[in-house]
Amino acid sequence: QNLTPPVTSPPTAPPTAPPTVVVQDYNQVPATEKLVDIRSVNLNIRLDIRYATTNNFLKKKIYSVPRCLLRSDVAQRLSRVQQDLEEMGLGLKVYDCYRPLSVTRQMWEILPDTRYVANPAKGSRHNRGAAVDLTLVDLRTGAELEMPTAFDDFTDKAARDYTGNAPQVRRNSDLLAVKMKQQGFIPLITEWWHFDAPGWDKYGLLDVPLENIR
Ligand SMILES: C[C@@H](N)C(=O)N[C@H](C)C(=O)O
Ligand SMILES: [Zn+2]
Repeated sequence: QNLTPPVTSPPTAPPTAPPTVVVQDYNQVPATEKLVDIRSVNLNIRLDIRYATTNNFLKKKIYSVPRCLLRSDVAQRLSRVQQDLEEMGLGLKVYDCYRPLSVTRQMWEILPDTRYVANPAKGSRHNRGAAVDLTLVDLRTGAELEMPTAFDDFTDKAARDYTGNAPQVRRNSDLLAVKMKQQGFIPLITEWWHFDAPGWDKYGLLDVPLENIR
């Protein structure tokens, strides 16, 4: 008869979610965590800031200025992706960077689906200045490389594990993901264009309009 008591592992604490801190006063943000304009870091990254136009799923111009603002560390990482791609004759075109929390609330009213829009109760990594929506372009002509869908096409076809793409389309979206991952970015499974920056959880949620960031 075996009298050895069964080995039980100690109960593990549930994973703790990062605190949902909304920074009320941008002046209180430490200098090292301020948002920077990508144009002050790398002038070769192209911009097509869709929420500053009516060419977006809200069919409304949400931003008054077409700016790509990111935490400094995130902007530096993105710049390194651009430099890396340039060696292949390619570059980045950015659709969205920092996004105020109130804009995420507007999006959630239209599309309350966490596959495609972050729940504003938790906030988006865009609200932390630590996520970016983007695609690849030909460095010389600026022409977009063919990707699985258009930006913000909220269907299964936009998912990274969608298997129905033509081989070249698959290669293009995989190349974007590989180059972003090499600089630490984390791809979102449901949207080929969205990447979170490592350490996004150390930044608070912001609700400052883009035009107010100096
Ligand atoms: C709305 C879309 N462009 C996007 O960024 N979705 C993710 C999930 C987000 O809202 O953070
Ligand atoms: Zn995004």
